[in-house]
Amino acid sequence: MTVPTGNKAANEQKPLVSSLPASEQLLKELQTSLNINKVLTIFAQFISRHLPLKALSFCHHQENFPILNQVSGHEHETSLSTLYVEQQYLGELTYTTQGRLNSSQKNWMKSCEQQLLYPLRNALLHHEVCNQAVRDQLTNLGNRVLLEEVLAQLLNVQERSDLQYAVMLIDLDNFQQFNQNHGHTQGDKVLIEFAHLLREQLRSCDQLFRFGGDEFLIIVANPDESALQLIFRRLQLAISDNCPLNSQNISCCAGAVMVKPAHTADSLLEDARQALLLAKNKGPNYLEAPLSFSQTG
Ligand SMILES: Nc1nc2c(ncn2[C@@H]2O[C@H](COP(=O)(O)OP(=O)(O)OP(=O)(O)O)[C@@H](O)[C@H]2O)c(=O)[nH]1
Repeated sequence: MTVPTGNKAANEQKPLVSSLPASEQLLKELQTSLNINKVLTIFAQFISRHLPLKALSFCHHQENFPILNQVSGHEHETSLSTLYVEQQYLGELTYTTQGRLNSSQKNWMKSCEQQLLYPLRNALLHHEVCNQAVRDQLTNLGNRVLLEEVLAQLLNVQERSDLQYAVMLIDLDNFQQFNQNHGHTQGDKVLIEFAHLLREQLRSCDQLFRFGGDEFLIIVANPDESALQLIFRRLQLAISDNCPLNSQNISCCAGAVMVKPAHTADSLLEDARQALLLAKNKGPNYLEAPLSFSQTG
C-alpha cells in the first residue's frame, strides 16, 4: 500500500512513519478492538493521517455510527462506499473530504477499506450479540436488563442535575382474553404493532422498553405539566387510527410517576406499578398521573 500524495491538501497530511507497510499497520491497529465505534475511529484516524478526511460515518441497517465530524466551510466532497465481505452486506461508509480526491488517493482509500472489512464484520457481530442481550426478541425494544442499566444511570445523573423525568408504565387491557380468543400468534402481532405505534408517538429523547408480557415502559424526558396527559391522549388517538389495533378493540391503561430524588430503581418501578394499578381499577383506557408536578417533592 503506497500512501498517496497528489494534491496540496493531501501533501499537508502527516507522512507515514513506520517500519511496517501501511496496510499491515492499519490491519494491526484495527484488530485491537471489537468495539464498532473504536474500530471505525481507528480507521478514520488512520485515513486522516494521510488524507484530508473531515467526516466519516457508517450506516448498518438503519443504525448510524457517526465517527468523525470536522466539516467546516463549503469546499468538501462527500462520497459513499458500500461494503461487502464474502458477498455479505456490511453497510455504507460516508466520507467527507476537503476537496476532491485524485484517483490514486481514491485507490488508496479503497485498499484501506479492504483492511477494514474483516475487523468491521467481527465488530458488527459483537455489536449484534451485545444488542441481543438487552433487546426484547419480539418487539426489538429495550428489555428489563437495559431498563435497569438506564434507570441506574438516570437516577445517578438526576441527583446532580436539574433534569426531570417521568416514568409511564402501560398495560394492554384484557390481553389475556385477546390471546384466548385469537391465539398467541395474533397476540404477538398485536404486541409488535403496539410497540411500533408507541415508538412512533415518542420524541427521540424519550426511551421505550418492553417491561414484560403486555406491559411497556416509557421514560419521559423533561415533561411539562401536560406532557403525560398529552402522550397518553396521543397514544389513544394513534390506536384509534391504527386499523389492526382498533379493529381488535385494543386499548391500554397507564400509570405515570415523576422521578423523585429519593427514588431507587426499585421504589420508582413500584410507584409506577401502583399508579398503573389505580388506572386499571378505573379503566379500561385510563391514565393515572400526578395532577401537578408540585406533588413531586
Ligand atoms: N401473545 C403474547 N401474549 C403474551 C406475551 N407475554 C405475555 N402475554 C400474555 O399477556 C397476558 C397478560 O395478561 P394480564 O396482564 O394478566 O391481564 P390482562 O388480560 O391484560 O388484563 P388487565 O391487565 O387487567 O386488563 C397473559 O395472558 C399473558 O399470557 C407474549 O409475548 N405474547
